[in-house]
Amino acid sequence: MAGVQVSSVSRSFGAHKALDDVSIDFADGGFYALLGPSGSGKTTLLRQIAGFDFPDTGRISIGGESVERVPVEKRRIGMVFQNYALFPNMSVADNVAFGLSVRGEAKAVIAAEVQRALDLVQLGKLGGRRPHQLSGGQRQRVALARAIVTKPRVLLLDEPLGALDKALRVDMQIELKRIQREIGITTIFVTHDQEEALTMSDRIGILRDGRLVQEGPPEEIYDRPKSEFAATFLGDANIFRGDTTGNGIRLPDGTAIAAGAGATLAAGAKASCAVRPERIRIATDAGASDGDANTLKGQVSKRIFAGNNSTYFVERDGQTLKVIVQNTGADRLAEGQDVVLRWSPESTVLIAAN
Ligand SMILES: Nc1ncnc2c1ncn2[C@@H]1O[C@H](COP(=O)(O)OP(=O)(O)OP(=O)(O)O)[C@@H](O)[C@H]1O
Repeated sequence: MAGVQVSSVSRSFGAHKALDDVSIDFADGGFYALLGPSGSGKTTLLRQIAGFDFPDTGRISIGGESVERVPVEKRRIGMVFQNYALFPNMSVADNVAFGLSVRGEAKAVIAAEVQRALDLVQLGKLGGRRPHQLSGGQRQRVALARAIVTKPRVLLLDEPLGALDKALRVDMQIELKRIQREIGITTIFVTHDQEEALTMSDRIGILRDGRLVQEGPPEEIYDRPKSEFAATFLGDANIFRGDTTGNGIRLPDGTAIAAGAGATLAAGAKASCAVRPERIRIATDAGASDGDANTLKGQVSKRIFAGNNSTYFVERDGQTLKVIVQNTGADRLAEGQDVVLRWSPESTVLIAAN
């Protein structure tokens, strides 16, 4: 096993900078998700780590060894892609055995290792089947077994669950996490799916236009986004813009919004505050505030019922705010109703204008 260090890596295609001075430390044994919009550089970064492509500048090391000029076959990396490309005319076991056979391992060793890998992905009894006799989820497990059978130092996964339907995808998320824990392999996982990134990974890196905009544990990125982009890309956020008051902002109409303790910016500059929709409480009266310092009045324009919760859209000074409320059986608010929104400074993240 090994950690991966990416230091100041840049890669351009013509005039386009696909990766722009990216540095990330992937800890040994960790599960890391790379998240970002289409074209942000996720696959390009994975390809640099795998050795399919080389950086223009910067360094990459695996297990402390510099690899930025080492070819893919010498990096001891396992990879799984969305289109996992199994050999259709080979049995499941032969597909999994492929990497070991190429290395010239003894037949008995190969058979034992293949069986162990298939057991790990819970396909121990299906080694004799052909890929077309398997479900999509089972084929994806074969691809995973094939990637780990050679005992790679790092596992790279590029949207491996993208082709699966929602229910199967959730099953495979749990399965993948279990396997990763069991073998303790450093795993770097590219996904479009923010929920997948939040639930599966120890750390998340968010890329935008080839730059790493924020990285850290899922809770930290969700609770303390450093930019409007991170706040709205990972989860939903209400963004208020105004002038900083030091530890909050003043909206154009003069209303003050206070941010949590420790948040300070030079007073007078432009800044934003981000508030998650589930952190805001909505009521029809302006009664006791329960110590919540932030209060705004608005009018419900729409309610979307989603079973266990409802989203209210609230109009306020030309801005539409989102509030998510658990459905507890309490009275629902009607469209057109005047409401008061309240939330605490601790639920408010102060973000410098960028
Ligand atoms: N071989 C290449 N030649 C030219 N441009 C490339 C090449 N590979 C990637 N790019 C460009 O680099 C940018 C980053 O691409 P990349 O595939 O890394 O994005 P991504 O974040 O993985 O996107 P997606 O989520 O759509 O897969 C894109 O603008 C892409 O068009």
